[in-house]
Amino acid sequence: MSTQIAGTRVAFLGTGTMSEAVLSGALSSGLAPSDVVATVRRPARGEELAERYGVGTTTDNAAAVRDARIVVVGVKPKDVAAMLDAVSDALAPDAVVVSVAVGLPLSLYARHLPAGQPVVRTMPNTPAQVGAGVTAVVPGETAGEDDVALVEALLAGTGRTLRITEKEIDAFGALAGSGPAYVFYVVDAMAEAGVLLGLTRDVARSLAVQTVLGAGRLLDETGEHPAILREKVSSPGGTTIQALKRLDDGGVRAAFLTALEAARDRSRELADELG
Ligand SMILES: NC(=O)C1=CN([C@@H]2O[C@H](COP(=O)(O)OP(=O)(O)OC[C@H]3O[C@@H](n4cnc5c(N)ncnc54)[C@H](O)[C@@H]3O)[C@@H](O)[C@H]2O)C=CC1
Ligand SMILES: O=C(O)[C@@H]1CCC=N1
Repeated sequence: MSTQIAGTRVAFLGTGTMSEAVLSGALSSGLAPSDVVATVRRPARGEELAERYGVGTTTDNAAAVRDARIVVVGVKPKDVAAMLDAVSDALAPDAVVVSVAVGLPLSLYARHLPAGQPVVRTMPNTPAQVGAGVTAVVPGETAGEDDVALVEALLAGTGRTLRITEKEIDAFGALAGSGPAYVFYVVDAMAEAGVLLGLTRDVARSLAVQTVLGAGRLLDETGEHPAILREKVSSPGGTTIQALKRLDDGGVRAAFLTALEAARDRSRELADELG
């Protein structure tokens, strides 16, 4: 039987955008709100999370980890080491520390945690909030198969998970971790173009959103290569090929290649600066 998350106590340390998305997805797959404590810097943010999800909240990170079997560290990369130092003495020896931070290697966690503390490095993305995310899972050397399965059970309601090696995670982050931002950028640009053509803002935005949603589902459900699906839309002598030519003239494909390289390189820089 697959590992279930129900009954597991989970602490989220620093509950901003990404941790809230993971929390929201996890609650939909059996994690009980009463088993969750989410830490915040501002009490008003705690009240917001308590009202929205029914979880416990606190500003005391060390107190939050005391009974936790899973501890998700959701602060910005520059704040991770200080957070680990603050909670390290309060962790149960079997608590699995889950990293979501871009760039930071497992070795940083090992340096700031008690010897043997299980750690799992992940790279989620924000569609986790609606159960449509994809998360990379890299088991640390100290994490047993039970620990990794438990983290995967936590992530089950957030979408898909994929075990990869630590060498691959910077590329994964550049594509899937940051990827939703590229799609939102394209949707915004398409909607603006619709306004240029005379549509109202509301109509233009809803057409752009529905088109991206539909195209994503078509890709997923048919399993067809995107180039084939693109060909099926661009009829010879038709309209779409005219638009695609302008995208090529504008260097959009090449820009994607250099954009992902830049995101990947920034993860490596963060590892050099902070790791
Ligand atoms: N936003 C995204 O799409 C993704 C983010 N990540 C990673 O997730 C992590 C968090 O990023 P975001 O959620 O975007 O940032 P965020 O700024 O929204 O969340 C960080 C939260 O931590 C809180 N915090 C900071 N210090 C704290 C402390 N001492 N005690 C309690 N709370 C504290 C902040 O108040 C904030 O709410 C980063 O390490 C990032 O690399 C990974 C994949 C995607
Ligand atoms: O931009 C960032 O640093 C984070 C990591 C991946 C997505 N957002």
